[in-house]
Amino acid sequence: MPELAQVVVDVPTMQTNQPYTYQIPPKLEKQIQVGVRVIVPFGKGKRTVQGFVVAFDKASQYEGELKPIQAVMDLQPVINSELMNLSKWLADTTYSFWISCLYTMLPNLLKAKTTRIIRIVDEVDEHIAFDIFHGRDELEMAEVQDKPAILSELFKLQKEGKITIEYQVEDRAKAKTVTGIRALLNFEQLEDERASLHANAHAQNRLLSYLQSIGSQVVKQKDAEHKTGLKAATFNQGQQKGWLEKTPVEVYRQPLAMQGPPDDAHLAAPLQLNADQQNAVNQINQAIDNHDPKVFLLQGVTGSGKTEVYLQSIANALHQGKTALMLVPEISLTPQIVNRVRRRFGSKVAVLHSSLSNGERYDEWRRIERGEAQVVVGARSAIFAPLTNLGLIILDEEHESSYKQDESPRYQAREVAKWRGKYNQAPVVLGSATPSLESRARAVKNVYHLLRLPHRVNKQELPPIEVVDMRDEIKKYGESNFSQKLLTELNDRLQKNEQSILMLNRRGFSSFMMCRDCGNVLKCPNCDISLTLHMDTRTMKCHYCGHEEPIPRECPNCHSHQIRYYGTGTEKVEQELHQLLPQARIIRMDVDTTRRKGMHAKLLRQFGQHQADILLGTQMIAKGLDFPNVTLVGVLNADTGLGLPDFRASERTFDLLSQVSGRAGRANKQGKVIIQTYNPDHYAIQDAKTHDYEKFFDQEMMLRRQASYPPYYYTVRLMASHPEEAKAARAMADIYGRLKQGLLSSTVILGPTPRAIARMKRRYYYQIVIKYKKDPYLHQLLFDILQDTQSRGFKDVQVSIDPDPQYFM
Ligand SMILES: Nc1ncnc2c1ncn2[C@@H]1O[C@H](COP(=O)(O)OP(=O)(O)OP(=O)(O)O)[C@@H](O)[C@H]1O
Ligand SMILES: [Zn+2]
Ligand SMILES: [Zn+2]
Repeated sequence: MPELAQVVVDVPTMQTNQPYTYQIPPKLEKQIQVGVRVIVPFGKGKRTVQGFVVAFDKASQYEGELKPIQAVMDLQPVINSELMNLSKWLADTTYSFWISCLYTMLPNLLKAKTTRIIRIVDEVDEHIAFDIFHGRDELEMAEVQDKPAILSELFKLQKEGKITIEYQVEDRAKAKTVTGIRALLNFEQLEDERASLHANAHAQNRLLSYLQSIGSQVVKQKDAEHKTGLKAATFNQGQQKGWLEKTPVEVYRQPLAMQGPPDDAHLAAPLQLNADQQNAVNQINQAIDNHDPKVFLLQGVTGSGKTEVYLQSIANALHQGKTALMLVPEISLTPQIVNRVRRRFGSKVAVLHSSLSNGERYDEWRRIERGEAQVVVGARSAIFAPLTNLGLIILDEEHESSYKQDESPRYQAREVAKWRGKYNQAPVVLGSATPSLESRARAVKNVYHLLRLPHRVNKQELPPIEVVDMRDEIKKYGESNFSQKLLTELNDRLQKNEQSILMLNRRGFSSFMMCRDCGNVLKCPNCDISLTLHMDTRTMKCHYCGHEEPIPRECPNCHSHQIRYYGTGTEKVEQELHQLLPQARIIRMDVDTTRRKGMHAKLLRQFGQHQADILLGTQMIAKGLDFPNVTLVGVLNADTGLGLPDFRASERTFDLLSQVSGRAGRANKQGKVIIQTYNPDHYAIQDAKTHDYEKFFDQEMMLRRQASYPPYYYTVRLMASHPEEAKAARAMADIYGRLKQGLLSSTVILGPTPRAIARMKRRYYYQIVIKYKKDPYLHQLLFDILQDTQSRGFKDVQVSIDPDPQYFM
């Protein structure tokens, strides 16, 4: 029996990255496991904190009195052994607190200090029902968490599946249960009831037969209505007559993206693969079968059938008795892709993404953890899904910068995927039409294994792209968002009853709320910058201090209701389009029109059903959409992102143009693309025009080499802040001195410079960017610096470190 436990406590300082040792009191011996959360005393006085048990230890190694663990929060581990290992690696490679990494892996409900409810879900002994649950069917964990005798009974019951633990959320009652029915009479008694019915009471007759057929089961009333074709009123009559009772039935909340036919009876069959797809699937399957943690780079042009390759590889992993994880970037992709995965794998699929409510997320997490779901589709943080026995990990659109988390822990999901691949001896597939330079460069060096799908499934050429110089247009025709060429083509599609997609590129523009009456812009109370609208959480967030507030309904300044979202300009473009093409039916898709939950999917569905001729939107329409009737794509302003002070600006522009162009001509009709720009000669635009990834790659690699940027060099960014500018600058100067002295001379140190937005949350920021190829001193030195800045000498200075930053603003 272990006598001591190592606990990582919820006190985020670098020192607490070392676990603390606590005594395991004999009464908690059976409950303490690695990966459970516990309450422990910490520091002076009566203060207690939450922590995770990360290891066991022997008492003999320690002298003196150790404090005992006070209570245990979970009956079984919430962090399994793989994720425990991963959390340690994550803390180390992202320079973050171990405790933050552990919390990052859990669904929100397990992070917050929510109420835990233990609920009886099966028959239990009378003694338990009365002595522990006092005749109720639920119990708060807090009432018993320091009562070891009861805990150990509960522990047994949980193993037997007789109780569950739930986390109380506000919408629990509303969302968690539906009305169920159960027969109150046995077969014969129901038969007797039938005898006393009027001959014409057909509905009640049918209800009786149905009740006879379900025996003692509890059935959801909705299902019963569906099965019998009877109305709710008939069930109410049955209830009044004492034939049945109504009782709540627990259901998993169905994530929005999963709604639709939930049964496994009508799954879609795999498609017949073409030769390139077959080759890719074969190689991936071989790696799955051989437990080979290879990394594949699946480079396939838009519409080449990458998704089908993913699906058939997932099928193989499942066939081998393994599980599979598929990441897609952010919500914009999910409706179509999630549906495709679900149609193939049905109820085996769990979905994790940011627009789920906390309750839905927790339900999905629990299905995964219990092994009820074997395929997980999700956005970035789904990389921590508690799947065991992983056989395959896929990252679709691997080049997307949203795979990097831009707050602590600053992890890159691609790297986490590779770690889990190695741990599970499972291959990782990185898919893209426009791989990141980093990934493609690794494929060139055979670190990754390159698989290619060079042709579209429909055997059509990629759509021809025409670049329109907007400088000429404006000279000739005056100010407009639409060139003559684009208008002609749009008109032509209207005649032919075909559809078009128009994208307004808003890269580099922030999105803010402004009052139309008084001009008031919603600003952060702490920083000199406007709040940004976040659709996933439906809040206004400050990007710099994390301040968050609900989207306002009225202007806080003048109380006008004319408060509008600005930033995309799509509304104005839509108005102009209405004037130019009055007969066209337009669906506008931007943060404004997709604000309500479910609208995103709904608008796409409408467009798919040809309820509109033109889909006008921001970047959110560039990726993943697969509409056969779309034959024209227009980009209204290709170059807004090119001017940003960021070495990845060209790469992002090229990616975006390639992605959006790929939406045209995906089925049997020829597509066409028009790109409007003020920089027609820029290589990112020229190479996108000729669909020439290779040429772009070569050119961009050359520039990166000249400037010593990734993939030739790695980068790390350090940021220091202080309420007084001079102190932030001073701290950065000190750090600069230590870096200069401690690092190799081949390592480049840029800065210190004030950050582009120099004051945030009433603090001034300075940054340093380090570029290096290989520097054996760097890792330890950065940790030392972090550690030291938390000591007295650096009073009030906050330092953070961002490995491989995606943005440099
Ligand atoms: N082997 C096949 N036979 C017939 N149709 C296929 C085949 N593979 C894929 N398709 C169809 O071709 C279309 C394009 O495929 P898919 O969406 O998988 O391409 P993709 O490479 O993922 O595209 P993108 O990167 O542009 O999103 C889809 O409608 C898909 O159902
Ligand atoms: Zn702020
Ligand atoms: Zn106002």
